Order: sequence, then C-alpha cells, then structure tokens
Amino acid sequence: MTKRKLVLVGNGMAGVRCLEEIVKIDPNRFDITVFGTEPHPNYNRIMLSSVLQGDTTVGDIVLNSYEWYQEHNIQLYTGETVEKIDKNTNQVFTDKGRSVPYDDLIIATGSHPFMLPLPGADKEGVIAFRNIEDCETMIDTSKNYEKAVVIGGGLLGLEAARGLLNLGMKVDVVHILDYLMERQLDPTASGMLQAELEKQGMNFLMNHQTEAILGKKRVEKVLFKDGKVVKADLVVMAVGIKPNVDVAKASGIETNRGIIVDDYMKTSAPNVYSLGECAEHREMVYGLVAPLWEQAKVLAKQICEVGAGEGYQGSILSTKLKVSGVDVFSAGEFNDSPNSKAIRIQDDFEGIYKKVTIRDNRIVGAVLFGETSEGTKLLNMINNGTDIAEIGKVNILQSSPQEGSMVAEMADSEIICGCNGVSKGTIVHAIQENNLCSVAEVRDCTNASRSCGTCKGLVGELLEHTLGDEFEIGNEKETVCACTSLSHEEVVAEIREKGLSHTKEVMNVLGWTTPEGCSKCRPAINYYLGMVRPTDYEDEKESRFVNERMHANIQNNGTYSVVPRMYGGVTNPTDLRKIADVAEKYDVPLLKVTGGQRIDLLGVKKEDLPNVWKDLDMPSGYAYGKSIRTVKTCVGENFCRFGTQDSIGLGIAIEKKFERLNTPHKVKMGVSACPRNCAESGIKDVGIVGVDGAWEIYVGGNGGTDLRSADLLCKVKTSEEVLEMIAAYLQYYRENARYLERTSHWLERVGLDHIKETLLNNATFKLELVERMEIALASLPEDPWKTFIENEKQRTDLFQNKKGVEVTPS
Ligand SMILES: Cc1cc2nc3c(=O)[nH]c(=O)nc-3n(C[C@H](O)[C@H](O)[C@H](O)COP(=O)(O)OP(=O)(O)OC[C@H]3O[C@@H](n4cnc5c(N)ncnc54)[C@H](O)[C@@H]3O)c2cc1C
Ligand SMILES: NC(=O)c1ccc[n+]([C@@H]2O[C@H](COP(=O)([O-])OP(=O)(O)OC[C@H]3O[C@@H](n4cnc5c(N)ncnc54)[C@H](O)[C@@H]3O)[C@@H](O)[C@H]2O)c1
Ligand code: SF4
Ligand code: FES
Repeated sequence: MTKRKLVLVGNGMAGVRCLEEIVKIDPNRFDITVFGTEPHPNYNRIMLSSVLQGDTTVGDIVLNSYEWYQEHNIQLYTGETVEKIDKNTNQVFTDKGRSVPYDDLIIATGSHPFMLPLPGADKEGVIAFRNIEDCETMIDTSKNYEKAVVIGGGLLGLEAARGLLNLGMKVDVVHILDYLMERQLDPTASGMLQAELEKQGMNFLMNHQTEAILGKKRVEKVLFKDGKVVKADLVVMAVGIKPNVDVAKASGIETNRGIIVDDYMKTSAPNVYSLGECAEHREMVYGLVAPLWEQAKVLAKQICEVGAGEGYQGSILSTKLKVSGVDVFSAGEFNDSPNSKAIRIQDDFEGIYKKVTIRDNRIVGAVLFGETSEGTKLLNMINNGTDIAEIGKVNILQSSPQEGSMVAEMADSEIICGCNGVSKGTIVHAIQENNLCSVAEVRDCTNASRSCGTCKGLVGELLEHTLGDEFEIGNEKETVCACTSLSHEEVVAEIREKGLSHTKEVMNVLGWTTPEGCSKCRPAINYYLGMVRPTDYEDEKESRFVNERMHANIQNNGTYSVVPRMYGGVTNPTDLRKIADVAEKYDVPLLKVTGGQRIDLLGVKKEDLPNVWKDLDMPSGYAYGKSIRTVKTCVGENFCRFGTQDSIGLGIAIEKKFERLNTPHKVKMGVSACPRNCAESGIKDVGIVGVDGAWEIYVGGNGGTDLRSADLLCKVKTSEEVLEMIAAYLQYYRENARYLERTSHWLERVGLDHIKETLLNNATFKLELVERMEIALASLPEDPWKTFIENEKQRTDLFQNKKGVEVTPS
C-alpha cells in the first residue's frame, strides 16, 4: 500500500509531539515531511528560561535529535519557511522555492511575540524572548553591557529578568499595571511575589507606559509617557504573544485570532489540520503546553483514523513561575466574583498565601504562593469537578500530614505531570510493565517530567508507592545529569580505571550524549578529575560555577562580596586598617561580620575586584567555593575562665593546613575549648570540642536549611591526632561523596557506623587516606586572588571582552 504524504508546517513543540503520537500509533502510515523556520531540531522552548538562568544548556534542551527524524524516515527541512498552501492542488511552497505535495497537512506555526510598535523599537538591542537566538543574544549582551529593561511583568518577563540578573546585569521590569502577573495572580499573591523578587534584586517600574526607545544605532534609553527616562543597553519585550496565522491567512484558510479548528483539529480546508498556539478552538487560543499535548493526542488519533472519541474539549489552565527561590502556582478562575466564594490562608511570617475559589461546592480556581505542593491536587479537583461538600473546607488547603501519601490517595485518572498530561494510571502501568525504577526511566517512557520538571517529586513518590520495598529512594541510580546514564560513582570509577585525564576525554570515552556537557556535569567532572589526579590535573576554570570563576560571590544587585581569610577568626590592627582603607577607597557600602568570624565587604563593583584584592593583600577566604570555608573558634584557654585548651591555636592550625582544598561541597569547621560550645561545633561539618585533656571530634553537622547536629566520631588526646583524623575524614568524604553533597547528607546516606568502621578500625586504610590528603594539599595552587593580580591572561579571560579591567600599578 502506498503511504499517504503528511506535511507538517512548524517544527515546534506541538507539531512534533503530534508526529511522535502518530508514529507510535501507526509508524508506516505516512511519508512525513517537516518544515521549520528555525535552524534547529525540535527543542523544549519552555527550558529557554532555564538556559538563560544558567541551569542548563542549549544542548540539553533538544527534544528530538536529528537522528530521531532519520530513525522515523522523516524528511526535515530546517531554516525553511512555508509561505503558501495551495488547497486545490494540495501542495506547499517554501521561501527556498521548494514545493511539496500532501495528502494531509498539519499547521503548527506557534506564535509571534508581540512587539510594541514604539518609535525606536527597531534599534539594535531590542529583542523578544521566544527562541534560542534571543536567548543567545541576551547571554552575549550580558558580557559587554550592564543594564537591561524588560517590558512586561508576566511569566515570560519575570523569567527573563531573573535570567538577566543571573548573568550579572542590572534589571528594570516595566509593568503597565499596578500588580504583576495579573493574568495568573490576585493582588495579594502578586504583592508578595513583587516583594520577593525585589529582594532578589529586580527593580520594578509599575504603572509605567513605554513611549519610545532612544539611542543612536543601538538602544541607550527608554522613555516613558510621564517623561521619565531610564538607561537601557538591552530591551526585552515580553508583553504577550499573538498566534502565527501568516501562512493560513495567505492561503485562504479561515482564521480569527488563531486558525479556527473544530474538536478534531480540522481547519476550514479539506485534510488540513492545525494545533498548538496558532490554533483557535471554541474561541480560545492557548499559550501553554499542557493544552497542546491534549490536542496532539486527539489529532494523531484523528489523522490515523483510530477513533478520536469526543475529540478535544478545551483545557483548564494552570501555571507555575520558573524562578528559583519563588514558588507560585495558579489555576482556573482565581479572581473573586459575585457568584463564587474563597478560602484563604495567609502567613506573613513564612511568606505563604493560599487561596481557592469555590462555586456550587466545586473548586474553580486556586492561587498558591510560597508553598505550592497542593497545586497538583487542586488542579485535579478543578478538572474533575470534585464535590467538596464532604471535605472539611479547612482541609482543602492543608498539606497532607504524611508526606508521600498524596499519590496513594489519587485516582488513576488524575494528572501527575500537568505539562505533559500524564496521569497516575499511565505512570503506574508503565512502571509495572517495563520494570522502571528511576524518574529518568519514567520520563523516557511516558514523557512525565520532560518539560518544566516540577513534577519530578511526585513521579518519585509514585515510584516509591508502586515498587514498595523494591524501591529505596536513596538507592535509586542518580545519574550525574541528562547527558549520561552513568551515576557519580560510576564516572569516578571509570576515570580511575581507564586513566581518563580531561573533561572532553571523559565525555567522549564514556559516551556523553552532548558534546559539551552541561552545567551539572562539567563542574562535577572537573572536581572528580582534580580529586583523582591531584598532581597532574589542570583545573578547568570554565567548568566552574560563576562565583568560583570570579573568586567572589555575586550579589542580588550585580555587585560582589569579598571575604578575606582571617584564620580562626583572629585579626589584627594592620588587617583591620587595610579593610577600612579599602572600604573607603572603593565606596564599599556595607561591612559585615559573618557567622564564620570574618569581615565581608559587600557591594564591591565587578571592575573594582582586582584592585580591592590587591589593596587588601590578604588571602581569599574562599567564601564562594566548594572548598574549606572557615574554622570558627571560641576564645579558649588564653582568656576564658572555662577554657582548658587552646581552641584558637588549633583552629588556626586546621585552617592553615586545609585552606584552598577542593571538596564536593563547602566545608565549615569549628573548635570550642569546652562543651559550652561557643564556636557552635555541634552544627559544623567538622566540630572539635575540648574536654578534660582531650578533644572530641564531631562530624556531619549542618547549620543551614537541613539543620542537623553533628555525631561524635571519636575522642583523641593531642592536636596532632585531631589534624590527622580530620585529614582522613575529609579525604574519605572527598573520594566518596557525590559532587554537591554536603557532609551531613553524605553521612546520612552511608551511615555513621560505616564511617567509624573505616576510620577507626582500619589503621592501614586510614593512613593511606592521610597520605593521599597530604599529596592533595601539596599540589594545591597558590592563592587565587594573588594569581589573578599577577597574571594578566587570567584577568583578561575572567572579564572576557567586558570593558577592560586594569590593576593599577603599585
Ligand atoms: C521562554 C519561554 C518559556 C516558556 N515556559 C513555559 C512553561 O513553563 N510552561 C508552559 O506551559 N509553557 C511555556 N512556554 C510556552 C510554550 O513554550 C509554548 O506554548 C509552546 O512552545 C507552543 O508550541 P507550538 O508548537 O504551538 O509553537 P512553537 O513551539 O513556537 O513552534 C512553532 C514553530 O513553527 C515554526 N514556524 C512558524 N511558521 C512557520 C512556517 N510558515 N514554516 C515553517 N516553520 C514555521 C516556528 O519557527 C517555530 O519553531 C514558554 C515559552 C517561552 C518562550
Ligand atoms: N512559566 C510559564 O508557564 C511560562 C513562562 C514563560 C512564558 N509563558 C507563556 O509564554 C507566553 C508569553 O508570555 P508573556 O509573559 O509575554 O505573556 P502574558 O500575556 O502572560 O503577559 C504579558 C504581560 O505584559 C504586560 N504588558 C502588556 N503590555 C505592556 C506594556 N506596554 N508595558 C508593560 N507591560 C505590558 C501585561 O499586563 C502582562 O502582564 C504566554 O502564553 C505565557 O503563558 C509561560
Ligand atoms: S566554649 Fe568554653 S572555653 Fe570556649 S569560650 Fe565558650 S565557655 Fe569559654
Ligand atoms: S509538570 Fe511540567 S514537566 Fe511535569
């Protein structure tokens, strides 16, 4: 039987998802041709925000590689736009002069970003945020310029603004109304969101209407209706989208706001279908992915003639803002109205706000801020029209008392992954049928967690719930990242076994799926190589996190924090004078004593960093590094009437011995000279406490988000023994923990008993650890601030092509 010819116009998320469904249903039914204006295979547009925010790379977000198209015999033309469809001869015509016949045609051309028609909007540096090129323009611009203006305080504008802040730019967000995200939030939630984002460093110009973009060739300023002017090196317009109906309109296919389709995604032209953001169904056009997946399923069934049931019935929308540190969820009809009532919870102490709107005993909308774990449950209740008469109203907004029990209570039809419309039943079936045991395997098999990723937790709970005893979360193979199927332990073992010596080599030999790796695997591989080969591995600066590359912590307003080392928290008049002089000379706005007993110079301008380091002439405190941070000490025997030991002396010795050492995560230590514990040794990664003629060594403490008191490892008599035990313990941690695993998490994972057994009952192994630690310490580079001041190349590399940074001559 000859195959039917299927042409897809638009190589984006909706169209290609529909093809995936089609080849699943009937792989041999069609000869498929795809045209896409963009010069890329299909990628996850949603994740552009994460690329901009530095959490992933462009290579990571490809959904269907070129090989996928080949495997399915799909002829793909990228960088080619369909300009016209001839409905009479059933052909499409492209801008490259190609014509291709079709039996069936799908139009999935997405949207155009709406560009305000302002005077000056055509200047260089005025862009939208819609595709990879826009994302790359923003990243490149941030290397040479300082100030961005984002017009539009909706989902896209705020995600763009967060990304630009992460790139070190100052950002003004211009919003036309007096509260943000008015399409998704009520004024209370919006106010809380604005306050949180202001804390993160965003500056808001509310109630501002843009009048013109000013500048010569390139944008320089933005002018507002009230006459106010702000500086702008980059303007990002994020003021909404409009369906791309260009080709449909040019071809006489019926359009309104979008291309008009019926419940089976049929347009007004025979055998021509449409889906995605360009389609208008029952007078609705959508700008989120969840509805598109539903449409893709219906259209695939329709076009393969396997029965599309009642067709597509429309979607209730829910959204989450993808900005780290801010949890926002919104769904359905969340605004107050005369025929609905609301339940609200507001906790100003914890920054939590929850509201559900109810009509006729049914939830019709919800807004959650600060705590969004009930989002999925509420969305399911809205979609299912659950009658809440029987449920205590207060319970609706209570988190489930037993974590993990929520998935058990969910019906099979309830949706776990909102982005991809994957239900609990589908996931459970896939786990059981295919023996799946990790979130990554569930993603590959069902698409759940493939888009924004916020449902990963629920998928994990479902795995646990379905596999019962067979599934232990801790034992689930945790791959380093999506570029590889290998775990951290496997990568380290391969580096050792195969004698691998460079990041690229690791990726090539171990079959990485992306040639350049991503922001998760590159720093991890760099650390593992340095740990395994301390004497000959040359640290790869570009694989490090930005703060480590800059040797300073970037702050929410784009300035930096500088913390010089003060061994054991002890200082002297000369160092204090230098700090005071530097603070005055460089207008440092804030000097702050840190919890680690040193002085933080906050608000240092990027271009001042080298000279600040030079004038300070003190070692770096590594306050930015995955390395030894501080050794906090109490006053001890020299001054305190309770002290029987020299805590300061020991603290300084420890800090001097281990400073600059790379570790999987930051390591903080403390030495107290008696159990009153004034140096808080009980919540340190390594805490030492003096007790009658001996030192107790505590490990695995954490004073951060996951508060944990340290466990007693052992008691030793002398300072030398303390130093030796710390060396063994830290080397064991360095060799066995996963990159970015704090000592407290590592200790809980492997168990205190195991660590005691290894370090206390196996003298030979302990000695070997100490020896390897000594080799690592002997191979450490000199102080990075000093190197940077003396090495012009490093200075140029660090600031790339930003306006030159010179160290002033002495
Ligand atoms: C930065 C960003 C973040 C987002 N985050 C989220 C999120 O968190 N959650 C969510 O639900 N949604 C999010 N969205 C929206 C989501 O990405 C879109 O809803 C989705 O991509 C729409 O899919 P589509 O296939 O309809 O359109 P698109 O993905 O835009 O695909 C259309 C494709 O067709 C091509 N095309 C157009 N005309 C032609 C032609 N004539 N010939 C050939 N090719 C053509 C276009 O170049 C484009 O590649 C986000 C969008 C952006 C920009
Ligand atoms: N996390 C997510 O789900 C997510 C993230 C990014 C984008 N998206 C989707 O991408 C699409 C585009 O996002 P968007 O935020 O541009 O669209 P939007 O329509 O949701 O928001 C645009 C915002 O710009 C404001 N605005 C309009 N004109 C303005 C003007 N002249 N000056 C200042 N502000 C003005 C509006 O009041 C509105 O809040 C939407 O469909 C959105 O749902 C979703
Ligand atoms: S821990 Fe004990 S010795 Fe140290 S300062 Fe406090 S009371 Fe004094
Ligand atoms: S909810 Fe976004 S990927 Fe599952």
